[in-house]
Amino acid sequence: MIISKDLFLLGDQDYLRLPNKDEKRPTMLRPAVKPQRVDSNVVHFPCLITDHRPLPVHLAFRGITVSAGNRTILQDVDGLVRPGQVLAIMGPSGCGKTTLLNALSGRRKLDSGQIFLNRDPLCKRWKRKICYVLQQDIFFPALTLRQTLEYTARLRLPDTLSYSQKMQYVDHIIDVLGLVNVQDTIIGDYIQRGLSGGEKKRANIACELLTNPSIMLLDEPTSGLDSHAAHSLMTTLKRYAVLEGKTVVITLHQPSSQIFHLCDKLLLLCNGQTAYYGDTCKVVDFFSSIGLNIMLHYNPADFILEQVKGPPELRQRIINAARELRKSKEYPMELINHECAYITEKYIDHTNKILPASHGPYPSLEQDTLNSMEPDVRRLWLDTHSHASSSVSSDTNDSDCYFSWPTSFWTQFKVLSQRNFQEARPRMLSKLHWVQTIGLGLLAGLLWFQLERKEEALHDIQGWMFFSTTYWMLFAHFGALSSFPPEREVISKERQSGAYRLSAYYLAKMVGELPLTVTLPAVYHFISYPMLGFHSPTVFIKLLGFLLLNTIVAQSVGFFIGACCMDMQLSITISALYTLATQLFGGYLATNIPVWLTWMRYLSMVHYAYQNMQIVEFGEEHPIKCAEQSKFSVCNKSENIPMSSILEAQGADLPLWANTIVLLAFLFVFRTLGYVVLRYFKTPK
Ligand SMILES: Nc1ncnc2c1ncn2[C@@H]1O[C@H](COP(=O)(O)OP(=O)(O)OP(=O)(O)O)[C@@H](O)[C@H]1O
Repeated sequence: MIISKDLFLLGDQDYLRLPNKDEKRPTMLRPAVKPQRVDSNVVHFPCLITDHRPLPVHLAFRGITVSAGNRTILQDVDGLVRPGQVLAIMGPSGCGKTTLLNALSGRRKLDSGQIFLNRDPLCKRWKRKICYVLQQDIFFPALTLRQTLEYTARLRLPDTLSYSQKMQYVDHIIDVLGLVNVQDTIIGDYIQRGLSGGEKKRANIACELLTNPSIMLLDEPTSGLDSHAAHSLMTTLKRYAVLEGKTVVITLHQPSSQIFHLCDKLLLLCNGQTAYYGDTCKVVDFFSSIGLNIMLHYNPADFILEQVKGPPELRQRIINAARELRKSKEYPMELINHECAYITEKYIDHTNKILPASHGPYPSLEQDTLNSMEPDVRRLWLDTHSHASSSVSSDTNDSDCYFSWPTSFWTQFKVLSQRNFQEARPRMLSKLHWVQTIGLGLLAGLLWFQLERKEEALHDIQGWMFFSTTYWMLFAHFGALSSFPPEREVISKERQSGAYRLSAYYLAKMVGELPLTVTLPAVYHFISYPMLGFHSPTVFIKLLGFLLLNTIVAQSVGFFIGACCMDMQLSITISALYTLATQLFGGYLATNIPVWLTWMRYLSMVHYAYQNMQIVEFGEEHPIKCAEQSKFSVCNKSENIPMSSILEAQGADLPLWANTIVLLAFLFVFRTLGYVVLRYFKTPK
């Protein structure tokens, strides 16, 4: 893969070369790749790509029609872009540019129309090879740019590459995109400032460039950039397309004339219909042919946009003329002839090698012919041939396409666990949370300080237990609930690009956050329980175990509700209802529950943890002494209140092991349900 640094930084005459795969990287702590002058005016990406060089891709789409409800957003839109070309999609705001990109990337269902990549209809395998740079820059705000790129490289570059090769690649991308000075800056968000808008945009492109895609779809990559940066970026993309044989589709809002002329092909949209499709350099002639002449020195991009924003009659005239243009000889055959598989017609790659025409939609070639092909062309042929579907429809049925993940389950799990830990740590173990936990631990300890083990203090001991279980239940539950929505967008983006398995992500989330989930309740327990009256290390450990188990169960329920509800308000309402009911039926606030409502107790997770804590605390070793006027009948014949009598008074009947099994079942069921919801009901759109 070849790319020049000055593609991104105009005027910079320094060229870079990455060391070969075999060259050792001196240290992994800092980018070790220092710019070196080389004879060539190009920069080589690590040779890692040579074995996995992606195929050049022809993208053709015909008769694309998309609607939302009763409204037609796109109507009969055609286009073709070859390797090495940049297709610009332009049009007024709301004309359907983003919708078209979504359709081309397979994220938006078509009402009708066909999309072909080489000879294949768009399918899951292709969808995941398409790099789509979204209009919004979606990242984890707390991670630095470098961390973000490193995790992306580790997840999306194949396992056949070593860690150091992947890091070399990251170094180089950072360097090429001129992001060296900000690589340790956090991405940031509206609360915590980090990268600037332009830097975020470049970071977004860098993440996608890492995978060396064949086809890039970019939604308004120049928006928010100053004119120099916008031009620099477009020059980069153009040269990247030409040198690497990449297929680039880009939406532009109001480009300068310089940027406009960097695009080979133009698709102009007007109210979701094609107002022009063809060579960019011929658009002015097209408008002249229908009597719309551009003024001297006027930016053609501004001119054509003004025309398609004109009165309805004018717009219709342009659309009609664009329809007529489809009948001209110059209109690509691939977009006219349904049977024409353009790859068999002729293929011109970026090195201008021509593959001879063949007959029929999927002809087989002689071995000699295959051998005589350029390696790129042969691979393209073999690849598309082997995957040719028996149908030429662009039905996006995924089952007929094979897709393999870039990395193994284990790699994904490992990297995602680390990322999850790193991303969640500042959120879950913030200074505020430490202060809150230590403060609350001390407060609880002081309130229930050195309670004597007698009946008069029984209610207070139970109060500490119930307060501890419910507080950490609420903390973990609402923490999990609020961690999902900000994360959902990033995960959705990554899942759509086929970066990793959902199962790896889900398991990593559970495992990566586990140490963070249990840290604060453990600290609280270490502070408050000894203040309450430490009488046995075994009891101390067992109580801690049930407190933590209860916290993890509550987190699972939070994950599940967070996964089900896109609407934060709704998930808070459901959670508030559930957690309050859980407390009411926990066994402390209400002991005389009406018979017809007793079943509710079995849905309360706090109930089980609270019961188990009592079983442990009031066991045989350190009994509770009866009061002089005891409410327990057993005190008539005994000095101490047995644990069974304390539990009986609350109507609790399950032994320790049964309570534990129910808690574990809660954990398993809600975690599994959370996965099922994400897997089958909340697939990224
Ligand atoms: N899911 C949807 N439901 C209803 N309307 C939609 C939906 N998606 C898009 N639209 C509408 O379709 C039209 C085209 O939207 P799109 O985002 O593609 O426009 P655009 O050309 O990219 O606009 P901009 O340049 O402002 O980003 C808009 O009017 C939008 O409101």
